[in-house]
Amino acid sequence: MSSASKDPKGKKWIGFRFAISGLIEMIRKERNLKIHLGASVMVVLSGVYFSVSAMEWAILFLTIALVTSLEVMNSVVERVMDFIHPAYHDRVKVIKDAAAGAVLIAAIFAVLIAIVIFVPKL
Ligand SMILES: Nc1ncnc2c1ncn2[C@@H]1O[C@H](COP(=O)(O)OP(=O)(O)OP(=O)(O)O)[C@@H](O)[C@H]1O
Repeated sequence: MSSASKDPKGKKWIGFRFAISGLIEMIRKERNLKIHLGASVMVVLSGVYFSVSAMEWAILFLTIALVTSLEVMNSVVERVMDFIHPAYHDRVKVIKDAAAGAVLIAAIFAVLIAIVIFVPKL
């Protein structure tokens, strides 16, 4: 029996630590992710200030998770492409632009959700 199967809980915690260290690396190096996290903090503070309902919190948390995780994946796509093809290439452009487009879609709808939730409370 391997040490991993003897200690499945310990293995899970090691995986969790890798995930956290990946996130810390992304937060340190990716300016756009810092901007999204800053906006997320503002949204949470606004939610507290305006005493949003449980359903509104659920929608806001889902939106924050969607935008920030898509931003992380966008950065991953950029790094993978830079690693496998550092030189300029039209296909790299299409791939990177599409990944950025996914973030843009989520960010546009995040703004719409913020308007729907917060504007009536002003
Ligand atoms: N190797 C490449 N070949 C073709 N186009 C590229 C290449 N590298 C970057 N680009 C173009 O530059 C844009 C920005 O890519 P870059 O990897 O520099 O990301 P960035 O500066 O972190 O920007 P952001 O995170 O805001 O998308 C891409 O969306 C793409 O249009």
